[in-house]
Amino acid sequence: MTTIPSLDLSRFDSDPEAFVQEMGEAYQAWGFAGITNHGIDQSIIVNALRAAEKVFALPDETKKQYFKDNGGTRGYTPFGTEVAKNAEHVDLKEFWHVGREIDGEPPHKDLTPNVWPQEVPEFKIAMLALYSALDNLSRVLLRAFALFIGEDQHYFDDKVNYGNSILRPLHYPPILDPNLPNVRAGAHEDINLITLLVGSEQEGLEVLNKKGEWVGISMIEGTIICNVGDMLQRLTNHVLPSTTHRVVNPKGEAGKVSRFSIPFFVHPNPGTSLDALPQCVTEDNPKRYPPITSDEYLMERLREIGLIK
Ligand SMILES: O=C(O)CCC(=O)C(=O)O
Ligand SMILES: [Fe+2]
Repeated sequence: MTTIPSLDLSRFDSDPEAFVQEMGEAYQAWGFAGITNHGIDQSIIVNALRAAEKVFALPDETKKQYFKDNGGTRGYTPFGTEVAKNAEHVDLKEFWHVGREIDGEPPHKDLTPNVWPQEVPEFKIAMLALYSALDNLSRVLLRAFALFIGEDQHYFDDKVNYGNSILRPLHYPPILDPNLPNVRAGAHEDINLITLLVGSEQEGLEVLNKKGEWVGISMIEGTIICNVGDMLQRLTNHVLPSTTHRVVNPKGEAGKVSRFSIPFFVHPNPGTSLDALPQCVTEDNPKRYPPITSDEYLMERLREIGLIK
């Protein structure tokens, strides 16, 4: 196989056992797959993308009003803030973080209020619609992952319902200066349980395969990319691996335009144990890490990428 596998999610209904097996094998080999027939209407994705483009097109001074001293957890983060672990350069990107909306009193302190741009009122509506669609899709995918690792299909249900999952519309500006490094987002692994990625209409995302080669991922309209993050890797003692990926500048004219994409990072509820599941620890795959909770782990990782001090 020369690029990441594609999984038809409608088969989880029609032939669940075969689907779970295929899915598990795909993720063991790649850590990434394209999900088709996921049930999310393309208009929800397009509306979110168009609203994000409008927000990033606002003047810098306007956007910076929405850059809060909150470790970037909600609202806008300008260029040059985030650095991939061990990278030499800051990433060439700006982004906006949207969190879970709760009616009434939030169940824990991480669920802070969202920050919305006054200038583009449709941004809030479009982002909340996409947040809710991806949150629901992530529950379905986690049911299949749970079955693959030998748990009840509802294993994750009460571990992600109040998680501080984050929707991150991202803008990588055109690269016009030939002296700038060719990497828009440095090589990294995602910290969270799983990531769903929508929207990018431009090339540039690459994953590192098992042979150590960078493989480009073409975005096909209607396909949502889903990858395993470090928290699920840790919980499964690497049975489900988290795969290194990066975003490079496409060659030629394609690099001279902006790139927009919207990842959704699925986080567990605070206090969720990421200690390896017993069935994932074997003689051939001995336990790799000491126990840790999801919030302790997140703090450790956010410090490494410069989002908190
Ligand atoms: O822009 C993309 O396509 C991927 C972004 C990404 O990997 C991330 O933000 O973690
Ligand atoms: Fe990523």
